[in-house]
Amino acid sequence: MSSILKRFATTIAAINTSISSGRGNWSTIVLVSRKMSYTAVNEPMLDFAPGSQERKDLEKTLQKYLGQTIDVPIVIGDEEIRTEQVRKQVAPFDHNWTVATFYHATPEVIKKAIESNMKARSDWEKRPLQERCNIFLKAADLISKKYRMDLIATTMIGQAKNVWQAEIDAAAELIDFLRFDVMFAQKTTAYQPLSPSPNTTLNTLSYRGLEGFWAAVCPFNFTAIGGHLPMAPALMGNVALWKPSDTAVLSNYTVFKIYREAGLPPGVINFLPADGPVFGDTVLSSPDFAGLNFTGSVGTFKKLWKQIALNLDLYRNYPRIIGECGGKNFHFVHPSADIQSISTGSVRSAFEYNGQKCSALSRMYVPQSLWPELKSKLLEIMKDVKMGSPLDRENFVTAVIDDKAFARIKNYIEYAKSRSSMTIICGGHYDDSKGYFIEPTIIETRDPLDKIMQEEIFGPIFAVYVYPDSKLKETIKLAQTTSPYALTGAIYVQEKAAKEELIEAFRYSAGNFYINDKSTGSVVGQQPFGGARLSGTNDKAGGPHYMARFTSPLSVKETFVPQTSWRYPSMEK
Ligand SMILES: NC(=O)c1ccc[n+]([C@@H]2O[C@H](COP(=O)([O-])OP(=O)(O)OC[C@H]3O[C@@H](n4cnc5c(N)ncnc54)[C@H](O)[C@@H]3O)[C@@H](O)[C@H]2O)c1
Ligand SMILES: N[C@@H](CCC=O)C(=O)O
Repeated sequence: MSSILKRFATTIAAINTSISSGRGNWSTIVLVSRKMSYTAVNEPMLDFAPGSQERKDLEKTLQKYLGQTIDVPIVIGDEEIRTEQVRKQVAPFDHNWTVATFYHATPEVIKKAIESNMKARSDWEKRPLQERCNIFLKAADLISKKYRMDLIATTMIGQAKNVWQAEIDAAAELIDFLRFDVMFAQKTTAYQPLSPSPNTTLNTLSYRGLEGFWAAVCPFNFTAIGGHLPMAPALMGNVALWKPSDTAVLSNYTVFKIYREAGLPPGVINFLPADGPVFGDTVLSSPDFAGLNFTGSVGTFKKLWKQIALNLDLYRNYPRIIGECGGKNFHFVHPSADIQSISTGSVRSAFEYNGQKCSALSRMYVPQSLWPELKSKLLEIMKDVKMGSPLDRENFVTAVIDDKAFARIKNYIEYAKSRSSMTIICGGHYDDSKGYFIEPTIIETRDPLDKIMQEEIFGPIFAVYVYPDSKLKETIKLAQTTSPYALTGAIYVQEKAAKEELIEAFRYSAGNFYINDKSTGSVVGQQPFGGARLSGTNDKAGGPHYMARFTSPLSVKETFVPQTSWRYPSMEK
């Protein structure tokens, strides 16, 4: 064997040794990732039909939590911490019931969590990707079987989701995020550059985690998003601080414990309930801050982005910023549309989980020719829509998340009542004596530019603008330009030519676009989710490009042949 080939063989042998030892250097990670090929499929949904085993299991699990208050600590490494800043998470449908007490981290505690992250980083980052994948695949299995009912129950009582919505979110979507992220992490790291003459030169890409920690700042409305925001960076070899929303602490803590049981080492993700601005100010002033994985409102995201910009000179790296925010999602109805689909799709989109999905229908454009029939269909459906506790299977609508949301949504209803340009055709009542209940409300507005057509309400309200059929083109333009958001949108249309025209017209009005289907209900792996314009950075969580945001690749060229001349061939005589 020539000396060059010997050297190449020695390199490969060294790599293989480190693979079999389960630990590795950058080359190990490169080669192991090439070997992996996990294929994710969507988690089947349980339907909780009367008499089903899952219904019995859930009833039993709910009994464990009913009337109870769970104590949720801050967790840094292996240490549980309880500060003097005690907070409560109440059941939104019964605010006398404190479902969890938890503790806000002080700036000192947050700094300690960053130190713990940074200690855990080096070991975690060097572990083979397969090892990290196995931990999160195990977590998916634990959620699918052993802890499914606990996650559904804590999401039902803490965030007021009915069983169907809790199953979609806390079980199916979270499991899908875990499994699809694993598949996409493997695909992302499978790419290796060309080595046209491998006997003389080997080119490799090593997929490193970022040199610092990620801040995962989570919303209340999806347990799956809470679990996903810190997990995705961790899977790619990063460490993260998990800041749950105050109104989703119980379910998020349940997920955190599952990750630890699945084998996540201490300190890789630290669980850190905290006051938003205290958390933001502390983490964004650390030189080790490397990335923000945020989902929440535009106001919070803009504030954080500006703060990062102001602190830029502090940081070791340019921080990565991912933010998925709100929407003012539309259904645009063409005169050729199928009325039955629009009415069922609109009720579901606007009112499932009380309009507290970022994708919820919030404004609808309907031609005059269809409105009388559509309106009567909508009102007919609404007669059957029940509101109440999520623990009662009959209820489609439950309570909104907290007193602040209740006050904000109520103000929109009062505003609509006060405008001569608006008519409330359904709902319009509210009551917070026991829980934060807002009746599902449909408003007809004659002013298409009113704030009710522009601002995110994030509650069970949608507004309808009825346009003259002769003004179709003008109304399309209006719908495109009325709101600064571009999250989800749907067109309802049967005519082929009109469909093409509408698709083209709304090309930049949504990140998730639906044709003859409602604006909610994206499924991981089927409709990668995220919005443009003010709705976010559109990194498509759960999609094939997301994992690339969490790696800082190292490109390595190794040459096995001694270089003997500094001259270019063109210089030779
Ligand atoms: N596009 C998406 O994928 C998506 C998904 C879910 C929710 N959302 C959006 O999220 C919003 C609802 O969630 P929310 O009410 O929890 O949002 P929010 O902006 O009020 O809070 C989000 C998180 O930010 C934290 N926070 C607030 N101020 C902070 C600060 N100064 N520094 C650091 N953290 C801070 C909060 O405590 C919370 O954990 C809606 O606008 C909804 O459309 C978007
Ligand atoms: N994935 C969800 C939206 C998540 C935001 O709240 C949907 O498509 O309805």
